[in-house]
Amino acid sequence: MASSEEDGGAASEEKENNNKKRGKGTVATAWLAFYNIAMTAGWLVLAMAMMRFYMQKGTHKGLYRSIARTLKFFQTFALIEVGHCAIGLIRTSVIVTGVQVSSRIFMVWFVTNSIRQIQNEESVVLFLVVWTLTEITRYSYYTFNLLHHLPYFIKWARYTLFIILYPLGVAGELLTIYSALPFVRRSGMYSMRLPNKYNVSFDYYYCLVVIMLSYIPLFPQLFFHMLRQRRRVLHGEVIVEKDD
Ligand SMILES: CCCCCCCCCCCCC[C@@H](O)CC(=O)SCCNC(=O)CCNC(=O)[C@H](O)C(C)(C)COP(=O)(O)OP(=O)(O)OC[C@H]1O[C@@H](n2cnc3c(N)ncnc32)[C@H](O)[C@@H]1OP(=O)(O)O
Repeated sequence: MASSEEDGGAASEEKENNNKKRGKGTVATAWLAFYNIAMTAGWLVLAMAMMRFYMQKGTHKGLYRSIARTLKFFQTFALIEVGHCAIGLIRTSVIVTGVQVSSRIFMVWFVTNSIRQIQNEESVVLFLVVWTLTEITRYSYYTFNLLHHLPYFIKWARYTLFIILYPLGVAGELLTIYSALPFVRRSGMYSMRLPNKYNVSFDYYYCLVVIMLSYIPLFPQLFFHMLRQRRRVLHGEVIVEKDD
């Protein structure tokens, strides 16, 4: 017991020293703690709002509209994470975080929020539930980790649940974009046809098709990144990361 406490003490001292070496001072740690607590709370509020809606209405129809404002706020707020990486506050690739955050923001603003006709699709509920479970686990992991009081099951959940949740989330997102295609084609939304005064043509329908195809090379990169993180954190493997 004493030895595990000593080990814990030594580990947190080492982490503290590493943070100092990386220049993560008290102000930065306080900001990250505030950010992670706020995000955990935000996603918990979303989880409770979704459960309450379903229990009261007994259907998923209307669920997106009822939580849209909170979802847009907290998912957009996650853009700050790209800034955290860019200024070196956290040791994560700007590219990996940028792809993850921008794809989520795109899903929220330019797909689900823009196309009313798809908001009641089951696939929307699928990615909403998956994102919510993921983010409650992820932000609470960061918070407890920063406070040096990390329960093992949260650490395990952070680096294990994604094995199922990531493919499910991707399935929900792709099915949602797919169901949006006919409406986008019919309405011509966000598209510019020639001739126009800018002499530029843009077809949002094909843009969505390209985005769907881009999941093929990009999703495995994110998934394998998480598998590497899992091996490092849960099994203590030393991973040599390439700098951006
Ligand atoms: C404009 C149109 C773009 C269209 C692009 C289309 C392409 C789309 C392909 C992508 C598909 C994505 C689909 C996705 O949206 C579906 C889902 O998310 S489903 C749900 C399951 N998902 C997940 O589990 C992933 C969740 N996301 C993440 O985990 C991160 O965003 C990710 C960047 C992927 C990985 O995180 P990270 O590299 O940061 O790993 P770690 O969490 O292990 O952290 C590394 C170290 O940094 C410290 N850290 C990170 N963040 C914080 C923080 N906020 N506060 C404090 N510390 C932080 C962390 O503790 C680690 O430090 P240490 O090594 O010292 O322990």
